[in-house]
Amino acid sequence: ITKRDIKWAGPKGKFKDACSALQLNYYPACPDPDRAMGLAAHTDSTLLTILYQNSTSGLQVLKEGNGWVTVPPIPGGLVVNIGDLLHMISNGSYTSVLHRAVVNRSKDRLSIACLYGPPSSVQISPLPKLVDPSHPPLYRPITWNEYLGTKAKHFNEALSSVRICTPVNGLVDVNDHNNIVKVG
Ligand SMILES: O=C(O)CCC(=O)C(=O)O
Ligand SMILES: [Fe+2]
Repeated sequence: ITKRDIKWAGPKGKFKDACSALQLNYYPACPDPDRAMGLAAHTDSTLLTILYQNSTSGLQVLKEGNGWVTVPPIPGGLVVNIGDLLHMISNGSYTSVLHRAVVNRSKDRLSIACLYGPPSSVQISPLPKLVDPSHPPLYRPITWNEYLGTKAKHFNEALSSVRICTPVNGLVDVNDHNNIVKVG
Protein backbone atom coordinates (compact mmCIF):
# COMPACT_ATOMS: atom_id res chain seq x y z
CA ILE A 1 0.00 0.00 0.00
CA THR A 2 1.61 3.23 -1.12
CA LYS A 3 0.79 6.90 -0.75
CA ARG A 4 -0.72 6.82 -4.23
CA ASP A 5 -3.30 4.30 -3.03
CA ILE A 6 -4.57 6.66 -0.36
CA LYS A 7 -4.46 10.01 -2.14
CA TRP A 8 -6.44 11.73 0.59
CA ALA A 9 -3.56 11.26 3.03
CA GLY A 10 -0.10 12.79 3.04
CA PRO A 11 1.22 16.30 2.44
CA LYS A 12 -0.98 16.99 -0.61
CA GLY A 13 -4.03 15.32 0.90
CA LYS A 14 -7.08 17.27 1.91
CA PHE A 15 -5.95 17.74 5.49
CA LYS A 16 -8.48 20.43 6.19
CA ASP A 17 -11.32 17.99 5.52
CA ALA A 18 -9.61 14.99 7.10
CA CYS A 19 -11.30 13.19 9.92
CA SER A 20 -8.60 13.39 12.55
CA ALA A 21 -8.88 13.34 16.30
CA LEU A 22 -6.71 13.37 19.36
CA GLN A 23 -8.47 11.37 22.03
CA LEU A 24 -7.39 11.83 25.63
CA ASN A 25 -8.37 8.96 27.90
CA TYR A 26 -8.13 9.21 31.68
CA TYR A 27 -8.81 6.16 33.84
CA PRO A 28 -8.88 6.90 37.57
CA ALA A 29 -7.64 4.16 39.93
CA CYS A 30 -10.48 1.79 40.74
CA PRO A 31 -10.64 -0.13 44.04
CA ASP A 32 -12.58 -2.98 42.39
CA PRO A 33 -11.07 -3.32 38.89
CA ASP A 34 -12.71 -6.69 38.19
CA ARG A 35 -16.12 -5.03 38.28
CA ALA A 36 -15.31 -2.07 36.05
CA MET A 37 -14.07 -1.52 32.50
CA GLY A 38 -12.08 1.51 31.37
CA LEU A 39 -12.91 1.31 27.69
CA ALA A 40 -15.05 -1.49 26.25
CA ALA A 41 -13.68 -3.82 23.57
CA HIS A 42 -13.68 -2.15 20.16
CA THR A 43 -11.72 -1.72 16.97
CA ASP A 44 -10.65 1.73 15.86
CA SER A 45 -12.44 2.86 12.70
CA THR A 46 -9.54 4.78 11.22
CA LEU A 47 -6.48 3.77 9.21
CA LEU A 48 -3.89 3.61 11.98
CA THR A 49 -3.97 4.79 15.57
CA ILE A 50 -0.84 6.00 17.27
CA LEU A 51 -1.22 5.57 21.00
CA TYR A 52 0.76 6.88 23.94
CA GLN A 53 0.15 5.33 27.36
CA ASN A 54 1.64 6.44 30.66
CA SER A 55 3.49 3.95 32.88
CA THR A 56 0.29 2.27 34.15
CA SER A 57 -0.63 -0.76 32.05
CA GLY A 58 -4.23 -1.29 30.98
CA LEU A 59 -4.32 -1.72 27.21
CA GLN A 60 -5.20 -5.26 26.14
CA VAL A 61 -5.54 -6.79 22.67
CA LEU A 62 -7.52 -9.91 21.83
CA LYS A 63 -5.12 -12.51 20.48
CA GLU A 64 -6.50 -15.59 18.76
CA GLY A 65 -6.03 -18.54 21.09
CA ASN A 66 -4.57 -16.43 23.92
CA GLY A 67 -7.49 -14.30 25.00
CA TRP A 68 -6.82 -10.78 26.23
CA VAL A 69 -3.13 -9.95 26.21
CA THR A 70 -1.75 -6.87 27.99
CA VAL A 71 0.35 -4.48 25.92
CA PRO A 72 2.84 -3.23 28.51
CA PRO A 73 3.83 0.44 28.37
CA ILE A 74 7.39 0.92 27.14
CA PRO A 75 9.00 4.22 28.23
CA GLY A 76 9.18 6.46 25.17
CA GLY A 77 7.33 3.88 23.08
CA LEU A 78 4.16 4.31 21.08
CA VAL A 79 1.60 1.64 20.16
CA VAL A 80 0.36 1.50 16.57
CA ASN A 81 -3.07 -0.07 16.09
CA ILE A 82 -4.49 -1.12 12.75
CA GLY A 83 -8.03 0.17 12.26
CA ASP A 84 -11.06 -0.87 10.19
CA LEU A 85 -10.14 1.41 7.30
CA LEU A 86 -6.78 -0.31 6.74
CA HIS A 87 -8.56 -3.66 7.19
CA MET A 88 -11.02 -2.79 4.39
CA ILE A 89 -8.61 -1.25 1.89
CA SER A 90 -6.18 -4.17 2.37
CA ASN A 91 -9.10 -6.56 1.72
CA GLY A 92 -8.61 -8.13 5.14
CA SER A 93 -4.83 -8.68 4.86
CA TYR A 94 -4.20 -6.34 7.77
CA THR A 95 -6.34 -7.05 10.79
CA SER A 96 -8.08 -4.31 12.71
CA VAL A 97 -7.32 -5.33 16.25
CA LEU A 98 -9.97 -5.72 18.93
CA HIS A 99 -8.71 -3.97 22.05
CA ARG A 100 -9.92 -2.61 25.37
CA ALA A 101 -8.58 -0.75 28.40
CA VAL A 102 -8.88 -2.16 31.90
CA VAL A 103 -8.54 -0.10 35.07
CA ASN A 104 -5.89 -0.36 37.76
CA ARG A 105 -6.57 -0.90 41.46
CA SER A 106 -4.17 1.74 42.77
CA LYS A 107 -2.85 3.86 39.93
CA ASP A 108 -4.42 6.37 37.56
CA ARG A 109 -3.88 5.74 33.89
CA LEU A 110 -3.65 8.11 30.94
CA SER A 111 -3.55 7.38 27.24
CA ILE A 112 -3.51 9.61 24.19
CA ALA A 113 -4.76 8.23 20.88
CA CYS A 114 -4.11 9.97 17.59
CA LEU A 115 -6.66 8.81 15.01
CA TYR A 116 -6.61 9.77 11.33
CA GLY A 117 -9.22 9.13 8.69
CA PRO A 118 -10.14 10.58 5.30
CA PRO A 119 -12.55 13.39 4.43
CA SER A 120 -16.13 12.19 4.83
CA SER A 121 -16.94 11.89 1.10
CA VAL A 122 -14.01 9.57 0.29
CA GLN A 123 -15.06 6.20 -1.10
CA ILE A 124 -13.55 3.24 0.76
CA SER A 125 -13.09 -0.12 -0.93
CA PRO A 126 -10.47 -2.86 -1.19
CA LEU A 127 -7.59 -1.53 -3.31
CA PRO A 128 -8.02 -2.68 -6.94
CA LYS A 129 -4.45 -3.97 -7.05
CA LEU A 130 -5.21 -6.39 -4.20
CA VAL A 131 -8.29 -7.80 -5.91
CA ASP A 132 -8.42 -10.44 -8.68
CA PRO A 133 -10.61 -13.43 -9.52
CA SER A 134 -8.95 -15.55 -6.84
CA HIS A 135 -9.04 -12.70 -4.30
CA PRO A 136 -12.51 -11.18 -4.68
CA PRO A 137 -13.29 -8.00 -2.80
CA LEU A 138 -14.48 -8.84 0.70
CA TYR A 139 -15.92 -5.41 1.47
CA ARG A 140 -18.37 -3.33 -0.53
CA PRO A 141 -17.55 0.27 -1.48
CA ILE A 142 -18.74 2.68 1.17
CA THR A 143 -18.10 6.35 1.83
CA TRP A 144 -16.17 7.15 4.96
CA ASN A 145 -19.16 9.07 6.27
CA GLU A 146 -21.44 6.09 5.68
CA TYR A 147 -18.98 3.76 7.41
CA LEU A 148 -18.84 5.99 10.48
CA GLY A 149 -22.65 5.92 10.58
CA THR A 150 -22.61 2.12 10.28
CA LYS A 151 -20.04 1.93 13.05
CA ALA A 152 -22.16 4.11 15.32
CA LYS A 153 -25.13 1.84 14.67
CA HIS A 154 -23.54 -1.61 14.59
CA PHE A 155 -20.37 -0.99 16.63
CA ASN A 156 -18.22 -4.17 16.59
CA GLU A 157 -20.37 -5.73 13.84
CA ALA A 158 -19.78 -2.80 11.45
CA LEU A 159 -16.96 -4.49 9.55
CA SER A 160 -18.91 -7.69 8.95
CA SER A 161 -21.97 -5.67 7.95
CA VAL A 162 -20.09 -4.31 4.93
CA ARG A 163 -18.77 -7.72 3.84
CA ILE A 164 -20.02 -8.72 0.43
CA CYS A 165 -19.12 -12.26 -0.42
CA THR A 166 -18.75 -15.71 1.02
CA PRO A 167 -15.09 -16.69 1.14
CA VAL A 168 -14.03 -18.80 -1.85
CA ASN A 169 -12.64 -22.36 -1.62
CA GLY A 170 -13.88 -22.76 1.91
CA LEU A 171 -11.29 -20.26 3.17
CA VAL A 172 -12.46 -17.92 5.87
CA ASP A 173 -11.23 -14.41 6.38
CA VAL A 174 -9.38 -15.07 9.61
CA ASN A 175 -9.19 -11.35 10.18
CA ASP A 176 -12.92 -10.93 10.44
CA HIS A 177 -13.77 -10.96 14.11
CA ASN A 178 -17.31 -12.11 13.69
CA ASN A 179 -17.14 -14.49 10.73
CA ILE A 180 -20.73 -13.52 10.02
CA VAL A 181 -21.28 -13.05 6.32
CA LYS A 182 -23.98 -10.51 5.62
CA VAL A 183 -24.86 -8.99 2.27
CA GLY A 184 -25.55 -5.27 2.01
O1 LIG B 1 -6.43 3.60 26.73
C1 LIG B 1 -6.01 2.79 25.90
O2 LIG B 1 -4.95 2.19 25.99
C2 LIG B 1 -6.85 2.51 24.67
C3 LIG B 1 -7.45 3.74 24.08
C4 LIG B 1 -8.22 3.41 22.85
O3 LIG B 1 -8.36 2.29 22.47
C5 LIG B 1 -8.82 4.48 22.05
O4 LIG B 1 -8.74 5.66 22.43
O5 LIG B 1 -9.39 4.16 20.98
FE1 LIG C 1 -9.08 2.19 20.47
